[in-house]
Amino acid sequence: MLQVSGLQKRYGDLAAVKNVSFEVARGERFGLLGPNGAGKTTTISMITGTLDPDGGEAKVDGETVTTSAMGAKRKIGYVPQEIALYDEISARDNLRFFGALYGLAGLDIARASDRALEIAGLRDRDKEPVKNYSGGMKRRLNIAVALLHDPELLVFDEPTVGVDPQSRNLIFETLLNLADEGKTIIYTTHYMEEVERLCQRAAVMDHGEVVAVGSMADLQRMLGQEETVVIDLDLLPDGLELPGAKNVRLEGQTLSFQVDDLTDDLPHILIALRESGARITSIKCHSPSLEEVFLHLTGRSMRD
Ligand SMILES: Nc1ncnc2c1ncn2[C@@H]1O[C@H](COP(=O)(O)OP(=O)(O)OP(=O)(O)O)[C@@H](O)[C@H]1O
Repeated sequence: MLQVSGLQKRYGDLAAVKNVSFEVARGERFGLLGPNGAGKTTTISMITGTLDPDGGEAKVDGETVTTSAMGAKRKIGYVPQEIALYDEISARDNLRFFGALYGLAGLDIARASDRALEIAGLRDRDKEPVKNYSGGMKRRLNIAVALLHDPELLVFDEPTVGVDPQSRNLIFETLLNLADEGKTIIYTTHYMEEVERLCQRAAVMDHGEVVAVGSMADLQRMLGQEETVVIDLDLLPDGLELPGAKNVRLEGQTLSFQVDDLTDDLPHILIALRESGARITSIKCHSPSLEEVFLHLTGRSMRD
């Protein structure tokens, strides 16, 4: 559904996007993950035809996207980071206005609006002025606008920023329902847990580059370790020699590391900790998270 090859964009001296390539299959839920300033919005703008690249290209369903390529743009529904709605008029009038921009009118726009409002869970509040809406409802209406022309590829740029947990869940449900209908979804965020929850594959971006791309399991495998162990201590050890532990980090009273095999390695590590004088208050074990994958790939935490 989407082929991105060698996309590049410069702003003066800054290479905001450097040679970015990835592909997204029809019907896939794909995450574009990276910290603020990584180049996600710039990449998305080139994919959705709001910005022309300096190099490379994006193809949607075989058609090259440019700012003037209407054919490709008709297949894309873009939900921008900023809410783009008219506050004084109702949800339905907003949809009528944006529908007209897509060339929809009369019965077509009524039907398309009904459907979009239903999907966004706003059918019963459609006559109210948007200024009465909560932040989460505005976000959902922003999504409804992008659905009007029934696009095949939906591109979301950080749609949960400033949204309460209930609305966030509703947005996730909406996205999953759209995916069930066969839509292809690109979801941009700097929240790892959202990608883990929503996406089947993801590209991890940092400093304008894709540093990794693959399924959640592929990305986790890049760490090469099976399990992460996090141990809280109330007495810190004198020296830290932990047999079999990798990527050992001590932050405050919390020790974290990875092991290849929990059953083989952990008993030796616990004995070593006891002998070093450490006192353990809690132990947690889990498979690698995307946060750890990002740390491994870039040497820094996503929230730095
Ligand atoms: N119009 C512009 N002019 C100059 N620099 C820009 C412009 N747009 C983006 N940048 C810079 O390009 C880099 C990538 O920005 P971009 O918005 O694509 O990142 P992002 O990953 O989407 O981050 P965020 O989550 O904060 O939106 C940043 O350093 C940003 O300051």
